[in-house]
Amino acid sequence: MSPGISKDDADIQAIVRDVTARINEQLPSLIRELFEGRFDGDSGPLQLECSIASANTRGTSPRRIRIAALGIDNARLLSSRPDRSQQTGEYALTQVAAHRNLRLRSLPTSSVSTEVDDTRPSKRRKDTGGLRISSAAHSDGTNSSGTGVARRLGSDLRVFPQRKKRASENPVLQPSTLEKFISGIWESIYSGVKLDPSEVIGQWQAIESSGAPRLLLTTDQEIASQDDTAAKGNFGRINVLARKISQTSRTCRSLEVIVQAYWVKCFDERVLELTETMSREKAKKATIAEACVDFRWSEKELRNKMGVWRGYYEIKAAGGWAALVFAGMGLYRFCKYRVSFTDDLFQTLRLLRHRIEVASDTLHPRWRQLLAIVGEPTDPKYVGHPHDWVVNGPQNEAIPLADTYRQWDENFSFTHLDESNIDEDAWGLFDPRLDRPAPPTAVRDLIDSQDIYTCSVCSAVQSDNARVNECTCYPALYGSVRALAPAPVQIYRTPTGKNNGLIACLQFERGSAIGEFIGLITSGLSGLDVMVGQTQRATYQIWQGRAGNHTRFVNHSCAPNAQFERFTWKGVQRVVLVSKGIEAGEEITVDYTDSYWKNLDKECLCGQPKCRYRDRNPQQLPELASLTE
Ligand SMILES: C[S@@+](CC[C@H](N)C(=O)[O-])C[C@H]1O[C@@H](n2cnc3c(N)ncnc32)[C@H](O)[C@@H]1O
Repeated sequence: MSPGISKDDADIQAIVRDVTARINEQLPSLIRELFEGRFDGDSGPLQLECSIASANTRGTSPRRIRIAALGIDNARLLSSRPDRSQQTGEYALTQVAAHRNLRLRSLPTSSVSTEVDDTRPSKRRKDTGGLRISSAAHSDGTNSSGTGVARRLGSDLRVFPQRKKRASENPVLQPSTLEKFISGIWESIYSGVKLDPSEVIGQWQAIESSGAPRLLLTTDQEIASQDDTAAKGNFGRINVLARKISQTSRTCRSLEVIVQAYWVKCFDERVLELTETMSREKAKKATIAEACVDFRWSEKELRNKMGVWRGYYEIKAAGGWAALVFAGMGLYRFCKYRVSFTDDLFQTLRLLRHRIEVASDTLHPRWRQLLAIVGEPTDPKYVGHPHDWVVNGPQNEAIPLADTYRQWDENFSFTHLDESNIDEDAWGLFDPRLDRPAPPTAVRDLIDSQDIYTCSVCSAVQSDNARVNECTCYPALYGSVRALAPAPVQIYRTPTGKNNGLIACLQFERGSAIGEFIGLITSGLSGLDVMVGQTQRATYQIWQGRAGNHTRFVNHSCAPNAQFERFTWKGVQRVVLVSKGIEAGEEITVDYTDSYWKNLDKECLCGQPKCRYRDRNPQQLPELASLTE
């Protein structure tokens, strides 16, 4: 949500954007039908009307509010109907307003009425964990002159998540074609798809000279030793083969669109070459004729294909090769019907270009090898961990993470962790997150081997083995195959002076996990930002200053869209960052709570209309603190 805009206003704006996008999509084809004569002069006067009607009428006639109506002079329409042979098939009537933050779905205001009012100072804000800082330089390098009294960013005790209302009570506008297209790119980047030319070669080599696929002939022992399948026998073998073939087919499809987009560039160059000796129109015709001979296609066939391929070329020109290669399954239809080929599409792709490249280069380090097929450079532009890069830097380029902290710490470095590390100096071999006394080793081995942990929330069995696990509280983090997948988030340069923040590439449903708060499990730190955790046996700190994961970069907002939750996985307490409903393109924020801000003379830059810590008078700070103790 933009600073200074209330939630109601933001919802209204989102609905307006979505409705506009839908009208933009559908109106051209309706107008085209008018031009094509499906409505003739005998249909009487035509009127284009826009109204809102209640869906749930319980047997009564629907309530309808007319918003606007436009009379269409069909005499003029008929006379202005162009010769069908001259129609280009492209009618972009209006453009959707450019928006940096794509919203895949916008909920009407009523649908968010179950939200807790986060702006009330309330005892409910008491928390279990805390991010504490003191007067010393912050771990993130950002400056503050705190008093050294602990401030904490809390994992919340509020009952959460509340279930979404049923669809019928909670009408949700469908995402526009453009939004679906963009989310298709992110989905394939963050999916298990592996784009690698060696996959294609591998499949051909895996066919025996007899013609039988080698994989189906492998023995059970061989296939089990490859550690590639959960199932035994033929089912396991066909699972692996089917997965590899999907992978191969996806790679081939990427090669195909690369070549077709490149073909358009070569076509244009050939036309230019011929215009030296003939008119442009003739040059184009001659080039098409040459291509028809080589393709062995009729001119009509070639022209149809060319329209689609030009779409690929335009997407590549605005969003780069990665945007084209990772476009989802809808790419062909998207380019064939061109309903969203507006300035908005190209502006959005230009803005996202480096973000898409950071994610694809770091998560799929070999994807650029595919470009070798047309002789384009194959070296990755962005190397390392996806979160070694901060997106939306100057000119929308990405900048190395360390550079964004240099002004505070010359030698800043950050290690990306998948799991928290225990600080042995503080805790020895003991994990203070164990939520009850550790059982004797023999019993622990039995628990581990039998997977008899049960979830304290849903009472289901918890196991790291996806076949045994029944707990689905946070499938993105624990107990499922997807638990290993990276979260679709990026570290980005905030435009409001908060240094870095975390941005969502895809929507996070309310109640879904964005990541575990991972760092060094320690104790006794002061002068640094830490999360405080507590079990029946110990109070510990999680410090993320120099090692951790993406949750390290979540900023505070007085109207947050996420919160920290305590959760126990296999007997070990975790702190999980949970969505309260986040749209693609939104900054992910939590409420650090009053205990964090109380003695901090820093201003909150969250920009929310009901911001609690803006324009603070340092003299009043103790008062503010006592309010919330
Ligand atoms: C956990 S870090 C968050 C990431 C941080 N922005 C960075 O660039 O590393 C917490 C620090 O971010 C800054 N911060 C977070 N939310 C803020 C807000 N709403 N207003 C001002 N500063 C904020 C403060 O400097 C705070 O100490």
